Amino acid sequence: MKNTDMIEMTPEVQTAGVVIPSLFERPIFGPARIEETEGLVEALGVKLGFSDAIRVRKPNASKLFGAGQLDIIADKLEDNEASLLIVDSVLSPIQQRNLEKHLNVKVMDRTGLILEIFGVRARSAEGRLQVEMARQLYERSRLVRTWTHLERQRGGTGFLAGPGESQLEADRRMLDLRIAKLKSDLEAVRRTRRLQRAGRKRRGAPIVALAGYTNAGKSTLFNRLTNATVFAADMPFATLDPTARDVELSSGKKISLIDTVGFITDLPTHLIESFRATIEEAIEADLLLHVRDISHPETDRQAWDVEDVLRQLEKETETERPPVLEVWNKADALSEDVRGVMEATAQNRDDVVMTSATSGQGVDTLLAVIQEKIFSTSREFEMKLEPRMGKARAWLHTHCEIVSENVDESGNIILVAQMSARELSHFAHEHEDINVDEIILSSRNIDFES
Ligand SMILES: Nc1nc2c(ncn2[C@@H]2O[C@H](COP(=O)(O)OP(=O)(O)OP(=O)(O)O)[C@@H](O)[C@H]2O)c(=O)[nH]1
Ligand SMILES: [Mg+2]
Repeated sequence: MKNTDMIEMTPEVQTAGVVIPSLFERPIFGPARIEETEGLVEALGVKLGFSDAIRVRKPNASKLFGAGQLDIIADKLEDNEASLLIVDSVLSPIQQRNLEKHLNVKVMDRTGLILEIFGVRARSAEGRLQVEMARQLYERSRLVRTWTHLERQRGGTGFLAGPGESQLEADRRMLDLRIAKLKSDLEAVRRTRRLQRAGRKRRGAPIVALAGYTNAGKSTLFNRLTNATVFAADMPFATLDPTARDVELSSGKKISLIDTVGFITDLPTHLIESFRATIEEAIEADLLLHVRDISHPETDRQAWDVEDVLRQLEKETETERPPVLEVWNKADALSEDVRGVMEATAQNRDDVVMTSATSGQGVDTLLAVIQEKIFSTSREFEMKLEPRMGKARAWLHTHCEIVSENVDESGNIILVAQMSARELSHFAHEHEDINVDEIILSSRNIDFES
């Protein structure tokens, strides 16, 4: 079946028109949202013909827009010689098809658009696999019984219709097979990532992940902190694949810093599901830097949307997020007055650091706070493991730095492991048959070895 006709089209697409519908009585979208959508279109590599925010009071089930609105859109498409219409909202498969027929152009909704950009951006084998999976899931969710499917039903109509499998069911089955294969391939990717993480942990370098809304400056900050040159650009989804580099703090201790894919409002759930291996880097870190573009007019809404994705991830992976440090980036882009107010707020909070990744302002403070957050919380735990606790012992060896290990006269293992509070609670969570308080003999503050 044809599953990526959006993709096949893209090279021919010259100009796109964009409409941003605000549904019901919601306030019409302002310049910030329009600019974001325009950025997405630019990221797709097509020319922007026009972009309009329009109010849709009563969404039309078959075409979303009313007849008058459709006439206006048709005119604009024609004036701009556009061959693609992007509707920055959710379209049902039927609405999409009807709009395409009515307007005689290719039509894409927000999810389709974001998937498409990810497709263009994916470079690594892993990235491509993740995008492919997201796309198949998207297609699967959009398989509906439409006239095409009825027409293609095998053996005509009536109860003598042959094997009884409609084209729709055949399509579904094919997609399901493909999705199952991709799932297992991606599971392999996740395993590899888990091993890499465990490796990094064994080396003793705590993991600090940069996460946040797309275009907030994560990669720019990453480059500044690591002297790396990962791709950073004024466009959404510049980064798809996570990159890790060691950073030496002023104390000589090392952390492993990870740059990750950015989030966006209404990030398609299929993408979250597919990019799980990548996004998991953030939730599995020892410290999460939530990088925010504090100069953005909708910075608070962006922060909420990031929060949403994190909450969803926590639920799905049954993992609690690590401590979060908010990085209020792009401080240089604020007016002096606002900057003063923000700075005062940041100084009063121990979970906020203000930076400018481009000028370097605040970066030393950030490093100092990272140092404090991470290295003051790791402790050495001396534990007594009974012989039956082999699984717990294996877990500790995989996840923690083991300082020493001995066997006492009764065959119990006396083990000293370095753990953060977070790892300890993770350990307790994974081993509910063990009373962690009982097996801990002693604990003391330590320093990580670099
Ligand atoms: N003025 C200003 N611009 C910045 C700052 N940090 C980053 N930028 C700019 O913001 C844009 C996006 O930066 P990136 O580092 O690519 O952002 P990102 O968060 O990695 O974005 P994605 O990978 O797309 O999620 C680039 O044009 C940067 O030059 C800053 O502190 N001040
Ligand atoms: Mg980036």
